[in-house]
Amino acid sequence: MARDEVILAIDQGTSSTKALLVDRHGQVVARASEPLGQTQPHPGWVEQSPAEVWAGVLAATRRCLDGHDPRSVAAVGISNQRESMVLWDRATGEPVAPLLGWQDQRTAARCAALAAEGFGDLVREVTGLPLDPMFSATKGGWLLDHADPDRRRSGRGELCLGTVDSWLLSRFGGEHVIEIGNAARTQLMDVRTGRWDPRLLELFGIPAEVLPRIVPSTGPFPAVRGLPPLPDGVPVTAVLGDSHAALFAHAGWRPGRVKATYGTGSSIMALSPDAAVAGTALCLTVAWATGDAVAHAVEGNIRSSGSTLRWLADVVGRTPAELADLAASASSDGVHLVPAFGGLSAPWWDSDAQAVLAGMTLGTRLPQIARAALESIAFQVEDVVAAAGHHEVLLADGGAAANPALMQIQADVSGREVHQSLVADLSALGAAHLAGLGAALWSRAELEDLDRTVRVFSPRNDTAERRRMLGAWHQAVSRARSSDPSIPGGTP
Ligand SMILES: O=P(O)(O)OC[C@H](O)CO
Repeated sequence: MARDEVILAIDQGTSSTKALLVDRHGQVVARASEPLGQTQPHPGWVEQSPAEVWAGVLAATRRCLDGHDPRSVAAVGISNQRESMVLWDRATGEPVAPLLGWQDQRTAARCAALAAEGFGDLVREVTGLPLDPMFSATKGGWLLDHADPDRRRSGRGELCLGTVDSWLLSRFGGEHVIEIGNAARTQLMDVRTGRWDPRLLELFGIPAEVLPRIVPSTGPFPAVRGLPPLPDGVPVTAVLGDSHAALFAHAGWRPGRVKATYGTGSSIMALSPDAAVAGTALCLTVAWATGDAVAHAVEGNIRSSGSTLRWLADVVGRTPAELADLAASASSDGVHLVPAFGGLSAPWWDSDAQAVLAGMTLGTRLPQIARAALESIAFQVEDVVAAAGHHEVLLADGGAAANPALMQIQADVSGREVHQSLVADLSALGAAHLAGLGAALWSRAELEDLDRTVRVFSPRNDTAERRRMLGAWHQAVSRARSSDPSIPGGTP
């Protein structure tokens, strides 16, 4: 392998597509980003254009490689937004419907009906996931109901259904495939066997003929074709869901580590060596598979973290950065904001919970509320981290993780070290790290030493103080929660 060879990593996310060139030391030598739009044609619906998704990949790749020799790219790694669904015509490769985004809630009633019919336990047992419109299965059913109601074309294999990784790989031609971690988030795969489950395909109305073949995160995938200025034939040696890729970039396989990505919402994920789920509070998923070696993970998603500050900033006519500054030096003075906008997800799974601002007095001012908003991010993350088992180190990345005040609050409420990543774009980097292994740019041992610079935040309080803080937070959470006794989850 020549010393100047690089990996091209593509991170196809919800709001943008990023492309990175990563050298053999794990250093990013070029990056480009292309924004991606979405539409909400009805309340709760979230759509994107599959063609625009692909155009963003083309544009980001071209700009990233500007000034670099495309022949130096040894391999491509892809990370992608998960759960979103695309339906296309196998013969023409043209989409037959918009992409249904992972935030799309149009199948909420369908999920509720299936739960009422008693299918929740089967779905959770087989897939490790709660019945929820976020996952792909009901989205796939909805797309087929509209494009092929009698499933005649589907049964003849004329249509292809896939997640975003499948869609991007289909642009290269070749076999219809899906990476196993992405497949694990469709709610159609048996999370323990790594195969489509026939009972679930029937339940969700998805003929097997429309589905891709499930392959490990290391492939084999179709090689690059039609992604200029890359020459055709460059191998794709890694594909990962974005949250999984971030865990890989953190070297999350080391024991005692759990990662949190602080974005619009937050994703908390840790490897689960025994593939055990923590009750019903978290999801079980496949983190990645390298060849036959499958690594399972537990994951919890929080709907509102960075978006809580954005919401408050809009309400009070400030910017999120101004609020973060106010919050950094303030005390919440007993004020709690429980941002249950649209309910609470992990670990509570209470879709009827309502957002609550609690503990105010006549002396409460904006700094206290801003502080409560910031603390709500850390408290929610800690609730999921606690449900994920015993971990000494919390690995932090994502936009809001750049805020040192939040990282210190996180260490204080968690009672564990927080390692704030000082390296950006971890999802793309994770895909690059795995792709570089496949391309022999580095060995397994060298992978351990790639750049993962962190700033460490240690807890500054004692156990009693931490318990008091968490107790007060959980009181506020109980005010936000609905009284529906059938809610799964319970105390983390
Ligand atoms: O593209 P992001 O960063 O919003 O991530 C989307 C997640 O994969 C959804 O599960």
